[in-house]
Amino acid sequence: MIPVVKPTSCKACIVGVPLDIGAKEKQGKYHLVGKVNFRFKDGDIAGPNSMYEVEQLADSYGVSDSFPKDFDYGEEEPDIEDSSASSDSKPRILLMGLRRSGKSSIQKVVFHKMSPNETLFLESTNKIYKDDISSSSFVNFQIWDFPGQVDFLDPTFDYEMIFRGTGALIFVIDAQVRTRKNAEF
Ligand SMILES: Nc1nc2c(ncn2[C@@H]2O[C@H](COP(=O)(O)OP(=O)(O)OP(=O)(O)O)[C@@H](O)[C@H]2O)c(=O)[nH]1
Repeated sequence: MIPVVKPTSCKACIVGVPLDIGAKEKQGKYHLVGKVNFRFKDGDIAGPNSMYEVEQLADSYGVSDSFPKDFDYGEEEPDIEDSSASSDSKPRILLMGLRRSGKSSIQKVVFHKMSPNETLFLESTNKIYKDDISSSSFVNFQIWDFPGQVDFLDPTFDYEMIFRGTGALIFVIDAQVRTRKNAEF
């Protein structure tokens, strides 16, 4: 779990150590992780609280400045470390639909064995939640649970980053909502 913070000193910084990087080989060097270059500050010793500068490659959709502001991809995003090469190349399934239609419930019940009753207490999703599903070498993919209030027509919506590499999109509809007018927005 590597939360992303954005101090003013660099474009984006990642706190924590990308799992696939050895501690010794990286000081002052660039290391390619997914589509992002991580540059370790001189003299910095790798550790759980180390800070690393991140440079976005010219042709990549990197960690910083790529997502709509409303998605709040900031400090608490727990799965942003999914930019590791292995996660990035995993097949991706998108869960989309109106607010309170049941997206997170499906994800929790199907993939995390949550009891359906417990979903009553799920809070509304306010940013894209990325979940690695890798129970075996055959079952190995990512689920992106979207907030219901995403405005797909917003010019800042980075549809290319989101849909590029997507294997499937599940659009969840609440069968009890008879018209869109009655749906909770
Ligand atoms: N009756 C019924 N309620 C459900 C079902 N699935 C989900 N719910 C309830 O619907 C509510 C919203 O579910 P969520 O899974 O949070 O919906 P969501 O689409 O992720 O919502 P947002 O994050 O706001 O977009 C919760 O109180 C769930 O318990 C279902 O199949 N039947």
